Amino acid sequence: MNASDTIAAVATAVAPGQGGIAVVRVSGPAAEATGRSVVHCPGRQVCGSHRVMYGHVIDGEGRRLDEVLLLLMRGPRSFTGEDVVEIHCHGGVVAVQQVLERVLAHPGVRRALPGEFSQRAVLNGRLDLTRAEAVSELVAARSRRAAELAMAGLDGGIQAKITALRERLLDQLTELEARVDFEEDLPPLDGDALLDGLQQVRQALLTLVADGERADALRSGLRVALVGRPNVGKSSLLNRLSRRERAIVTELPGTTRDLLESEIVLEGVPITLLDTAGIRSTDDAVEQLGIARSEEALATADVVLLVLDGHAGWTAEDAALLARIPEHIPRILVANKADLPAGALPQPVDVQLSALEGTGEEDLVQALLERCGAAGTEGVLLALNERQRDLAATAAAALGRSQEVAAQQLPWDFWTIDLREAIRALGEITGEELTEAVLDRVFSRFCIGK
Ligand SMILES: Nc1nc2c(c(=O)[nH]1)N(C=O)[C@@H](CNc1ccc(C(=O)N[C@@H](CCC(=O)O)C(=O)O)cc1)CN2
Ligand SMILES: Nc1nc2c(ncn2[C@@H]2O[C@H](COP(=O)(O)OP(=O)(O)OP(=O)(O)O)[C@@H](O)[C@H]2O)c(=O)[nH]1
Ligand SMILES: [K+]
Ligand SMILES: [Mg+2]
Repeated sequence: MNASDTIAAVATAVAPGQGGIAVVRVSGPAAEATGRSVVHCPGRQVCGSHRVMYGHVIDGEGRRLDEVLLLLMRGPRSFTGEDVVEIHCHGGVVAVQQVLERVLAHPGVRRALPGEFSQRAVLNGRLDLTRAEAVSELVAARSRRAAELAMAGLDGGIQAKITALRERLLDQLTELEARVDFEEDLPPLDGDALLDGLQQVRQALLTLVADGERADALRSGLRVALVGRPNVGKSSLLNRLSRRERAIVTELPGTTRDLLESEIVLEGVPITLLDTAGIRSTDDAVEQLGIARSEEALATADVVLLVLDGHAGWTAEDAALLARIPEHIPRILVANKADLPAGALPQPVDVQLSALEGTGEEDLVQALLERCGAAGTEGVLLALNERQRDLAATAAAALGRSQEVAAQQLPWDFWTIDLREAIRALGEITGEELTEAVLDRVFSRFCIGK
């Protein structure tokens, strides 16, 4: 990748379809010249930064391809920090591609790689890494909560927190290094205060990691499988939670034969509900295939709702199904048909409800949000992503090691090794320590044009 290249891409939605307007974005040294040569503006040829010009994109023979607006933003006052032009054209798929082709035909201009605009913004100091990642997360957000978390990152919350912790460590490193170099000339170091400080930073990092893990459910959503014996009311419950008649419900056991998905949002958390075939032994070949899928869903879901018939009570088949849920998967025992007289429930259940009448639904939603770690996350606004969490955990581990070194009364310079490692890891979160590998890891996941 060469920073002296000028890059171009369609910045608006690229999936097949039409939008009213589409934007072709160009960034780099040749951006302004490209904009001026591709777009012919009548009369007002002189135009300043952050101003809009009206004109036409013409092809090689001078034919008009589109009527557009041209926006010029001169570096460093632009998103990338370089000269940027945007051509705002009509949104038809063909028109946009023709405009992009005209732009790419200009000398020195090539197609942008995924995330390359944002990468340049980072390299030019316009954005730190956590903000760039937040932009990408905002674009990908599938729910209001996920978008909220991304905005908190975009506003610089993660950067500010990590930078503050890193600076505390840098201060301590300075103190320690001064002792290593000029032991005799300085007052003795307060080892306890230093250790205290390390412990506080370590604790703050561990909290950030845990909060980020909880927030992942909000960001990426959850797969929740409804599993149970035939006729306990799995499909009825799916329909109730989905607020529509998504699945067929009949009084015949074995009605659901295939896996059925329904996307819902519970308190801002995106959830994929999976309705499954009732599990029982059967000679029906089609039903057997459906049951095999149920068992796969049971083993791969993020949360299992084991549905039972509260009227019939707890049965040996329910116990067998409960035993089949892999240990690491959170489960919720739901006794359905609470509108009918209750049968015997020797095994305590988490929620009693009636899919028919809707009673108890709120309890189920709360239990679900709790099991997936999404309950009580309203205040968790600093949600580190996986990359950031790995690095925060690396830093916390390094601080843990320096605490051990202190406990063994080893000399100061032993502490500094781990302290430096922690500082490096935190710097990698915000991009203060940038390497090619970090850039690749972060930006390869962006979409084109971002
Ligand atoms: N048309 C368009 N809309 C967009 C973007 C864009 O690049 N183009 N953005 C891209 O993600 C976002 C907005 N981000 C931007 C960030 C900085 C500047 C910019 O030119 N900043 C200058 C001027 C600020 C000012 O005049 O006060 C600067 O910071 O110096 C522009 C867009 C969302 N909407
Ligand atoms: N009284 C009562 N009946 C219910 C309730 N929920 C479901 N039913 C009835 O139970 C029967 C089976 O419901 P389904 O939703 O098809 O059950 P299922 O678990 O999906 O059944 P299979 O797909 O065959 O495994 C239907 O007649 C429903 O109307 C409930 O809360 N109360
Ligand atoms: K049924
Ligand atoms: Mg069903």
